[in-house]
Amino acid sequence: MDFTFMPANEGCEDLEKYRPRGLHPIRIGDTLKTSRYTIVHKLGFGNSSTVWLARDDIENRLVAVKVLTANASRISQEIAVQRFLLRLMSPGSSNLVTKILDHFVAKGVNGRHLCIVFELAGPSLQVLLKDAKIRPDHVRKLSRDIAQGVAGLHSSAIAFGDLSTANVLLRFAEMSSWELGVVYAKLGQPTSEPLVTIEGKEACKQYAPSTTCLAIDYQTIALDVIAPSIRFADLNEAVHTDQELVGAEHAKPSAVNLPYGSPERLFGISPRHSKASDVSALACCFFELRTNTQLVNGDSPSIFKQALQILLGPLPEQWLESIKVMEGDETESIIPPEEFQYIEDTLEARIRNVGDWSPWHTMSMEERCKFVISDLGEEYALSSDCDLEAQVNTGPPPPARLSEEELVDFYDLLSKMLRYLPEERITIQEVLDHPWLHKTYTDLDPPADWLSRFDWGRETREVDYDLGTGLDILDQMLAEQQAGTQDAADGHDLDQIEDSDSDGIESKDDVKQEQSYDKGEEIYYDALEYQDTNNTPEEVDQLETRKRKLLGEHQEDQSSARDTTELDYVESKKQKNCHESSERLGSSVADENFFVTKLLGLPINDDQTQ
Ligand SMILES: Nc1ncnc2c1ncn2[C@@H]1O[C@H](COP(=O)(O)OP(=O)(O)OP(=O)(O)O)[C@@H](O)[C@H]1O
Repeated sequence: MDFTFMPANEGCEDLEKYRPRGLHPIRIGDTLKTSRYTIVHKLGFGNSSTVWLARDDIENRLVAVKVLTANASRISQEIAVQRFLLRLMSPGSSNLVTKILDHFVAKGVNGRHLCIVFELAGPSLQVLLKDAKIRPDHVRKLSRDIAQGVAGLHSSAIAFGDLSTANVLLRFAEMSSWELGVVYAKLGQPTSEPLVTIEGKEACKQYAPSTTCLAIDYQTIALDVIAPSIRFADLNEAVHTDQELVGAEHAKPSAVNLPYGSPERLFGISPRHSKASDVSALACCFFELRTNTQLVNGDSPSIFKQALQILLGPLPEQWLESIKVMEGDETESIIPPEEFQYIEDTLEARIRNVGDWSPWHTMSMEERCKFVISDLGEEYALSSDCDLEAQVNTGPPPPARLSEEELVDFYDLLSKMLRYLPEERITIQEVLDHPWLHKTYTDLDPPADWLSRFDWGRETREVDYDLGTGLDILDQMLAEQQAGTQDAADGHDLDQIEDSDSDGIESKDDVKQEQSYDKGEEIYYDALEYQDTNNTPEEVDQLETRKRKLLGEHQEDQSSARDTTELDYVESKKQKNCHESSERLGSSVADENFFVTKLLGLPINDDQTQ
């Protein structure tokens, strides 16, 4: 491509679209529709539009004005689709759609531009979830709201089509009463930068505004301006599920939004959106809302297809032939059946592991800086070319932590929403009836506002990973074990397991013992890792006293073959730093197994004493 402008900041539309039949040049303070709408700020941009926060001087309210490229203006069906949908929808579900309030055409240097005036909403969930965490009870409330909105569409025989966290917007709190000064105080002043043309392209300046305006930076605004109330945006891909198609789908099968693509659409089995494809997209939204991470990742369609198989297992037999025909010789997207035995990152494992901490989360800011400097090399890391702060402040989001009860329900729901075959997926009504959307679970995170920013620079391990807590639980389990009661097992329906003590089949007691052991082991590992990085010397002393007591109580269990005591182990741990701790986790598993085994009074296997 022949470039005209120097590339703009990330928060800015593609400047190359300022050309004949492209974007309409707009600046803050401009007015549209004979001065009715005054441009106040920039809300965002899409592939074929810029979207502006404007003041409607007739209705005396703030609105969003979407100004389409001249090319898109000729073919846009946005207004027709919304009118059609609103006629079909019940009042309850139509309330969730960002309504079109007005439309008009603006003439400019690049052509005639359709301007659509929408009810104003705030940032999309996708933008917010990059660096803000929604409190779990509100995640479930918002998930329920989204599901209710989708159910409203489905009951009117409409499939959303392009459901994603980018198309669910949150609303601003009490926005209508904001005066201009309040708008800027809450959302920040618009920032403009001059447009710079590449040498020899000066004549193209006439098609562009003299300055570019950056969109509102939702990563820096105070979160109390955002309300826990949703609106659906971009229903352009919506389809009528019973008869004729609506909107863009009418002309050609629409593109798949890969991270939210249903299996049948991703593998080309069905070209059209459906109620079932909405349900699978909704599962991806739920996962993202609860964990701040995308469920399906990749950078090409075939990687997405593989990622989906890793989650859901081998493809249905009946799909294989059609996929082979479609992909010809390049069936690289199909994972061979024999490889599934090595795959560990299944949907169940993904959900079970959402609370896993990476070494990055256990590092302080100083440790992260040291790590980045050693990783990038001192010369580059400390030079002006490198944004060290940005490097240190990025990384995987802090993990969500789900109680055992919530994990079980969350997996149950998502596994039913994410079946390969659309007819095997649960309906939106069944989604709405699922316990995950209704129950109250134990919240493992400290109390917080409904929406809070990640604190990237803090040591993010929390109190429940404290070694003392881990040992308390182990202690309690020991007591239960000694009393012959193993009912501490967590949440699984043990009554459904057949009782059988023979033929190598697990009995209920075996399963309970195993669960107890697993839980104790998990807590203990977490606690040991936590102890290395987070406890103060005084806390470590207290923990040691606590452990001495515990060990003393079970002296008779101590094997003479044991050449490392728990106290030695703590001693050795104390001497090592955080980086070593993350590397060491693998190598010291045998030691840790030994202690957990001893503490639980379980038989010691040979491989644990080596
Ligand atoms: N009603 C609204 N209130 C607030 N912000 C909005 C509103 N509508 C759109 N936006 C913002 O503008 C951005 C672009 O809007 P939209 O996705 O509708 O544009 P588009 O050109 O249709 O995009 P694409 O072609 O990529 O789908 C959105 O990501 C959102 O941040």
